[in-house]
Amino acid sequence: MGRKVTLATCSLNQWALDFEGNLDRILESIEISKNHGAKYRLGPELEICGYGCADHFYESDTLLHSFQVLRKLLESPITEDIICDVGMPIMHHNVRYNCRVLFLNRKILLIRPKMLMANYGNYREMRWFSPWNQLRKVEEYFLPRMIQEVTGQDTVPFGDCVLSTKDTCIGTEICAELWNPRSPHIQMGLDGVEIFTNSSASHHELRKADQRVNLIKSATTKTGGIYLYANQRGCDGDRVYYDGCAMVAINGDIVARGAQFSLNDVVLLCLLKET
Ligand SMILES: NC(=O)CC[C@H](N)C(=O)O
Repeated sequence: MGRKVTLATCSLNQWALDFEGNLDRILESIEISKNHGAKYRLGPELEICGYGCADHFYESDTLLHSFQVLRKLLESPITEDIICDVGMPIMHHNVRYNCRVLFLNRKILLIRPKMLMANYGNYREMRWFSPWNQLRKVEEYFLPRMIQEVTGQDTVPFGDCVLSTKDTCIGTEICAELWNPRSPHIQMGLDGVEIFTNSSASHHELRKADQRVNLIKSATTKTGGIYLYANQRGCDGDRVYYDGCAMVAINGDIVARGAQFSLNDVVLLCLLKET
C-alpha cells in the first residue's frame, strides 16, 4: 500500500560564526517545513556555525557555541514532530569531524560524520576535519552534559549509519561525497535506503549547477528513490559565493529546483511523495 511522505530541503544564507542569525534561519526553515506538513527537514553543510569558519574550527568555542545552538534547537517547540537534520562540527575521541545531527522530539537519533572530504580547488577541509573512514561502523558518542539535560540520553550512535523508520529508510550524504567515485549513496541504495539526502556548501562556478544536476540524476537513476539536496546560499564570510539551488530528484528526474541566486535568506523546497 502506498504511503505519503512530505520532505523539505532548503538553502540558507548562513554566516561564519553568526550563531544567533544562523539559529534564527534554521528555525525559520523548520517552521516553514512544518507549515507545509513536512516530517523531515534537511539544511546545508555546517549550517549551525557556518561553513567558512576556517581556522576558527580549531577554537573550542566554535564547537561549544554549536552545541549551545543545538540545545536551543532541541528545546524549541518549533522542532517538535519533525525530523531535523542539521550540520555542525563535533569532536569525538579528540578528533574533529564535520557532522550531521539528526534529531526528533528532543532525542538525537544519530550523528553522521563526513567520510569523503573536499580538499581540492577552494576547499581545505582536511586542515580542520578528519574523515570518518570506518565503513558501516558506529561508535557510542558521549553527549555533552548540556545536551544530556535536554535529551535524557547519555550516548548516541556516531558513525556510518542510516535512519530506519516504520515506513522507510533515510541515508545521509555530505556534499563532496556525491562528487566521489566511492559515493556512499551506492552502498546505501544497495542496502535499501530510499531517501538520500545531501547537505552541501557548494560554491558557484560557471556550469557547476549543471554538474550537480547530472550527479544527482545519475545517483537516483542507479539507486532509485528520492534525493534531497540542500545548499548554502551567500558568501558565508568567505571570498566565494554559494549559489543555493536546493533540489529534489526522484528515480533519475529532477522534480523540484529552488532559486539559484535568490536574495531571500531562507529558500525552502517541499516535496509530497507517495511511496
Ligand atoms: N563542501 C564540499 O564538500 C564541496 C565539494 C564539491 N566539489 C562541491 O563543490 O560541491
